[in-house]
Amino acid sequence: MDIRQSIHSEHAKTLDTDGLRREFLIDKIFDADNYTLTYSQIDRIIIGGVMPVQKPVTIGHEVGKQLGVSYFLERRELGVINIGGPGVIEVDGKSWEIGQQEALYVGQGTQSVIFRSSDASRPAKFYYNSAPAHTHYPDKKITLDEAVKATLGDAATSNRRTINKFIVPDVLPTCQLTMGLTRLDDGNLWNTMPCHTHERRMEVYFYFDMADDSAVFHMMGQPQETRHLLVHNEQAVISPSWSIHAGVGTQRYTFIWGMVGENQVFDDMDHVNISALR
Ligand SMILES: O=C(O)C(=O)C[C@H](O)C(=O)CO
Ligand SMILES: [Zn+2]
Repeated sequence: MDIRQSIHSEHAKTLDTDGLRREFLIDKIFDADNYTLTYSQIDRIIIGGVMPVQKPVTIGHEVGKQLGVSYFLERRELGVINIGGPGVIEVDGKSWEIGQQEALYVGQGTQSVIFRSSDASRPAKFYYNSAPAHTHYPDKKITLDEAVKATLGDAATSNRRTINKFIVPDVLPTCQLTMGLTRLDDGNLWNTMPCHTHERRMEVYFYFDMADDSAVFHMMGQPQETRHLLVHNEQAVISPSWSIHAGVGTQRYTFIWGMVGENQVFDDMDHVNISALR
């Protein structure tokens, strides 16, 4: 388990490139026939990927032990979005077929979650976020069609994109987790600009669908103390409440955002004028 401590903005602004990457970047989300797990002490979100190829993979009881409980989801909820080939997630004996860009919500109290790929030559890649949860809400599969859509931006400002809100209150109830997938239109490079912070939630961005020779310059930091992280394909960035989160790619890309914290109001953002950024 990779544990990341909470971090004060006054400390973060003193860090060099390596220090920023150590605190905020998750550089490997997928590992064949295994799962990855990063535990952030910020709102206690867990971030990771599950990539079954030749065999099923489960986030097993050893993780429960590390969390001080009997099993992983004893006091947690789970959101999963598949960015790979078709797969199956077996939740306490019930099988859910989850195709590319489909999501599954798994409620608190679930004892067994087993991930499988349907075709080893095109393995599923299950990206997940998990958050502390106080009650069980029903498991639910969400297709891309069922996600709530918002198309924003303009080709003239290179930020035409569609936000697909998969795990949000308009689609299903959860304790605190929200997740979605934002796809940039061809030729568009900027996400989330003008940018925002949200004092009442933290967020994680997971970038994928990127060419090998491309990168995203992910903008972070307080609005008047910005820094950047160079992010490559299938890497994620932890964004504390005090940090902006936005990015510009050398080519188009897609990303998954996930949030936990005080509320689930998507628009509860503290917007920052571009002219105020430093
Ligand atoms: O492109 C965007 O704009 C986003 O996807 C914004 C994220 O959803 C976000 O930061 C929500 O707080
Ligand atoms: Zn945000």
